[in-house]
Amino acid sequence: MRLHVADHPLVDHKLTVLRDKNTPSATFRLLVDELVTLLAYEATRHVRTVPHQIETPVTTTTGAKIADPAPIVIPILRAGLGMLDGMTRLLPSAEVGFLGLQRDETTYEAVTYANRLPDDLTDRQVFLLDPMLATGGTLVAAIDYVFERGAREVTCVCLLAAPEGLKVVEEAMGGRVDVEIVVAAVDERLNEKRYIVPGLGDAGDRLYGVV
Ligand SMILES: O=P(O)(O)OC[C@H]1O[C@H](OP(=O)(O)OP(=O)(O)O)[C@H](O)[C@@H]1O
Ligand SMILES: O=c1cc[nH]c(=O)[nH]1
Ligand SMILES: [Mg+2]
Repeated sequence: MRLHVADHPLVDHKLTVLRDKNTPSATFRLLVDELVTLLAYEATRHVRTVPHQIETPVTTTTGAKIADPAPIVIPILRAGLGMLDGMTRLLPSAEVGFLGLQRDETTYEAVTYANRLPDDLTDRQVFLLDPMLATGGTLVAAIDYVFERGAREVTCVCLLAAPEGLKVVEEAMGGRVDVEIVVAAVDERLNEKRYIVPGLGDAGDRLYGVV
């Protein structure tokens, strides 16, 4: 597993406002969108391209275009949905699938409640979106799911990760090099309720309200 931690003053600034418990939902949504756009630049560094010939007004030249089959972007509902627009803004030709996973707050196991994805992901480059990597259970379930369906490589875009969760994903992936995690920051630890500390609270609730 490869790990890329963003190291940029704009990311730090936006993350600080995002963490603030007094930041209202509307601002929170806007900041998530902006942060994802910054992370998407790094996350797409290895997007597959093929040579593509064009004519400029001056000459013929060979550039690059995103290879087929198009990458597939999968937000993990609910909170991952807040990251979708920021990602597809940089990758407009991507297809979009949806996975609904909810962490049981007593066992901390991830439960799948929705799946709107192609059965066959053979050779697809997958981008999984989820702001929080806490125990890692949700992300491991999602990564396993797309690899079982044939995905070629998986890039996970997260805002915050806990060291404990990163270790769980690393161990579950058993040294695979076709998994990358791009994250805005790695926080200190998990608390007794398996929330990320200092964290930002429940990302889904802060985006969409408590349900
Ligand atoms: O690493 P884990 O311990 O598995 O926890 C992380 C998961 O918890 C949150 O989702 P949640 O279950 O709260 O669902 P929601 O997005 O609908 O709020 C978050 O968005 C991740 O999907
Ligand atoms: O800190 C956390 C942990 C899990 N899910 C969240 O939304 N936040
Ligand atoms: Mg939640």
